[in-house]
Amino acid sequence: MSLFYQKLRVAVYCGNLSVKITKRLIYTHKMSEKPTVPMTNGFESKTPFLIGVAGGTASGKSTVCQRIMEKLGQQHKEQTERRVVCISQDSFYRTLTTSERLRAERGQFNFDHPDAFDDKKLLAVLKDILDGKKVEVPEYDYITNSISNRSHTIYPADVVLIEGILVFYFKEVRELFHMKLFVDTDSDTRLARRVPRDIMERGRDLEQVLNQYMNFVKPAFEEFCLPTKKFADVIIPRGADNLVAIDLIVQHISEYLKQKPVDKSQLYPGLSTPIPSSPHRAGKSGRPH
Ligand SMILES: Nc1ncnc2c1ncn2[C@@H]1O[C@H](COP(=O)(O)OP(=O)(O)O)[C@@H](O)[C@H]1O
Ligand SMILES: O=c1ccn([C@@H]2O[C@H](COP(=O)(O)O)[C@@H](O)[C@H]2O)c(=O)[nH]1
Repeated sequence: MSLFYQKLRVAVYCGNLSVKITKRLIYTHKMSEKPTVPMTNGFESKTPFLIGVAGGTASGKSTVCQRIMEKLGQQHKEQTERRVVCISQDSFYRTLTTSERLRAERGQFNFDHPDAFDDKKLLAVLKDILDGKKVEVPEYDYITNSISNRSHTIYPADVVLIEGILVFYFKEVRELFHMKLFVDTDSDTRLARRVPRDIMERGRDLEQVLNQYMNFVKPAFEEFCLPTKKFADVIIPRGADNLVAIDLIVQHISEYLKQKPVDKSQLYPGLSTPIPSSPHRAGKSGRPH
């Protein structure tokens, strides 16, 4: 087996920073005579570079994605001009049955269990993205605990980030990623961030947030999310505060983008008028798109 395919773990230590980079992925999509992409996902190497971003609730997944987008100068671009886009796994929560909806309203539904997601739909959409297709991704409404009737058009891009608590849980989904990041923020910090966020942005009261956390969020994190950390190529301690790790990732994406110059206008030859840009952050949810 050539050096190219060897999975060499490189550990970068800086204070309490520990970033593990899988060498194989550094060269994925690069000038290699033997690209690893088809091995990873069965698609052509011209398909977008797909990055999964997992981590516990309120670990800073969306904030990390936003920082990456900002540093790559993508945040303020028109949707059709963006070379890097971001999608949230929350857009793939499944539709609840009537009794589940009633339980959800009482804070008694487990939104942190893999069964809460429509993983087949997530897989299908990711495959469409890898096929270079334009896709519609619905916006999730945390107030009504359901998919809203608003959606975002995700135009073909060079790099697509997918963030969510369980993006590495589903094997078929996990295997599509060319790079896997895990945002590793300690649980006290996460709870301290989740409480005000859920009260201010997701229409909850303190008792509801704490009950949900103790009954569902914490046990499900330990059972389903944390075990997926082992699949990560890069672990980002302290989330968006970790500027060194973010810069390393941005540098890697920039290198990839440099090798793949794209005139986006060629992707949409039929477009004579510009498409209006969507908000940078999707409504109150703060999910990046
Ligand atoms: N490094 C940070 N310092 C302070 N607050 C942060 C930091 N990262 C995220 N937050 C805040 O914590 C909350 C959860 O962050 P978010 O990025 O939405 O996490 P996730 O996407 O993992 O749920 C948000 O209110 C966000 O503004
Ligand atoms: O209707 C819902 C759907 C999800 N949640 C909670 O959201 C988090 C996942 O989002 P993060 O941004 O990663 O925190 C998950 O822990 C669910 O508990 C919800 O409360 N209600």
